[in-house]
Amino acid sequence: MRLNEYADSLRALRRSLGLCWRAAPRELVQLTLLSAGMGAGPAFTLFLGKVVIDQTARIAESRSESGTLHHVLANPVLLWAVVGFLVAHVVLDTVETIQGFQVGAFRDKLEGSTTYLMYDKVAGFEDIALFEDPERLNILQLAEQSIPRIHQLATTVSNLMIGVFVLVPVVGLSFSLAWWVPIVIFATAMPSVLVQLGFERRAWNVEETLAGTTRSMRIRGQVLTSPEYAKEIRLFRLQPLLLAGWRTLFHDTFDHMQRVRRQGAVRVLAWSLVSGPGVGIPYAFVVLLAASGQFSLGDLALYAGIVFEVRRSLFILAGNGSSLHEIALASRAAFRLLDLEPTLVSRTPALPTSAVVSDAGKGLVVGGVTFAYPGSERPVLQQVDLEVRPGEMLVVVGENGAGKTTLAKLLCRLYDPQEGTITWNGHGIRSVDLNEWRDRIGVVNQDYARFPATMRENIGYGQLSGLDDDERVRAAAGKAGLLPAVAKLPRDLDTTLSKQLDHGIEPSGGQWQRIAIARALMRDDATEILIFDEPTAALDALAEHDILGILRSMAKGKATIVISHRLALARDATQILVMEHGRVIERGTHPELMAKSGVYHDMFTRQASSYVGLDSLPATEGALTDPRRRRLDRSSASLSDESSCPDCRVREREPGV
Ligand SMILES: Nc1ncnc2c1ncn2[C@@H]1O[C@H](COP(=O)(O)OP(=O)(O)OP(=O)(O)O)[C@@H](O)[C@H]1O
Repeated sequence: MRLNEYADSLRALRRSLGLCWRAAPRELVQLTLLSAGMGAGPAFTLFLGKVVIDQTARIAESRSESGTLHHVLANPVLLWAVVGFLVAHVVLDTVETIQGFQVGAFRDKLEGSTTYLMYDKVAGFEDIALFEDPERLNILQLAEQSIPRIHQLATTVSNLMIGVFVLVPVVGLSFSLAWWVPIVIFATAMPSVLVQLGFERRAWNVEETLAGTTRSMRIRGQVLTSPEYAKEIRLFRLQPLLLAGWRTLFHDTFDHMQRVRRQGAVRVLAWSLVSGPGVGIPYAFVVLLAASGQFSLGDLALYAGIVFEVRRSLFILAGNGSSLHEIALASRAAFRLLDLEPTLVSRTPALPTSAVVSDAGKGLVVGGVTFAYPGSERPVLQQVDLEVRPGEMLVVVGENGAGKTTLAKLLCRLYDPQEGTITWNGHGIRSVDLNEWRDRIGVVNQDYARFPATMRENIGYGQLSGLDDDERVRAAAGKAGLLPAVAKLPRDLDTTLSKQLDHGIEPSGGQWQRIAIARALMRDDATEILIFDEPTAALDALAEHDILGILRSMAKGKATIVISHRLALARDATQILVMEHGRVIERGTHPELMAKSGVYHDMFTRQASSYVGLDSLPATEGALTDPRRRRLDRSSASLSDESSCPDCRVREREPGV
């Protein structure tokens, strides 16, 4: 188990170093050279220091009438050593400064390339399980946490190189003192290095275990700082509750980490007491040799310095080695994300255009579809069948949580069902190119995106080829009834729609909904299938009436699926599906379902009654004795008979309005 873990970390480390190399090869080579220079510095300056001390001692012993300065000037070895010593320090300072700049450049390049790699990977997921499945969300979060650690590789690698370049010459010199000196220093320093590595492993294990908690902490933080929650948080005075929740989670994670840190610190400290004698013994040995006259004062300074340099470089290596270990552990999460395979696979064959398909009239056929979300056993859809031919409109209704939006997600292939098939003109949608499939679909989602971008982009994203085509964007905006709003914008189509960006404005809820519709309209010519999931939920009654007209004209000739609680479009439907707990429990046209007096009948009459004040009335037969109810049901039964109640024409035709 432990071995596997180490092998895993080593693999991650190798890949991380590969990332470094690919991100900034030039900087890495330059850093190696600079580190070599910096690493050689201590041994070189210690040696020059020894020469200066020995020569100075010699002059001090033989001082005569001619004076000190004369002796110094007459000693070229001393002069060159002093000059070399000073130049070496200036050079080392310069190299250190340049090295700092290079580490910065290396880190920035590494940051750019790893972050891009992550974004690219996430963007490449064609399904949305990555954002909805807790297990995958944990991987995503740990990967995000690991990115700053991977960036530390820049400093760590550079420090390690310095450590190595310092260690090699000083170990060589310490061997010349006595063969056992480097061995004693190594042997006594090793335990604290290993303890440090063990601590990093435990700390990262805790972080992995706490990934779910840190995610909820982050989400709570986002709730407190994001504008979409700001109003309700203040109106319901939720701040203390949210803050308290955040603090509790923080203390939980902090306490966990602190326990591990405390244990780590005690062990590292205990073992560093062992490494003390490891330096003390060689140091005492050098002092004894100097006292016995076998070593000059210069040797004493040189070897004492070397003993401490060996220990210092070992600790540089140990400290950065443990950072490297931590980076290796953390970067496993990043590679787990990078290795994650999308569950949804796009096949290469192009989707044949309807014009060339023999089964062109078959349209969209869903057969026996059963689906459970990733990580859940519970089927959200069970044995769902439906058919929508070009020119037909299918309206899907049902209570909250019945599975309507999930069905729309499957039709857009944001997930694949576990059972059953979805075909378009006889072709299984899993066997064709995903992008081509999605290009055929125009969607207005229930939770449509509000891109922090310009009005032009918010509309033009619907068909990228038309993004810069002013006429097309305006035409889509016009059809969605947005032109009056666009005319009032300070920078016309180029106004940014986000209060959080400079000069941005915030459209109203209804305007955002029209923008989502305009986006779908951008690709109107290319689409063969339309999916409207609660397309008018944010609109006022008049606007809804207006938009329903647009949707009806968009739907002409296309296979259209409308998901809506409001039954305004139900009477336009070629077929209505009533869903409950993921199953289709009723299907038929509006008159058929009304005649059936089942769930749909109940929904329709209850909904209509709430618009004409019949809330308290039962929706079934008994109510037919009530004159108001009679009128309502008559209007439901004869839909085109607008003349029966001209004043309430809109209401009777569209009970959702
Ligand atoms: N990402 C998800 N992971 C797990 N379960 C989910 C996910 N999204 C939805 N569900 C569950 O699937 C069921 C169907 O949800 P869905 O959103 O499809 O219902 P709906 O009929 O569209 O509801 P509404 O009318 O409220 O929009 C619900 O029980 C919901 O909790």
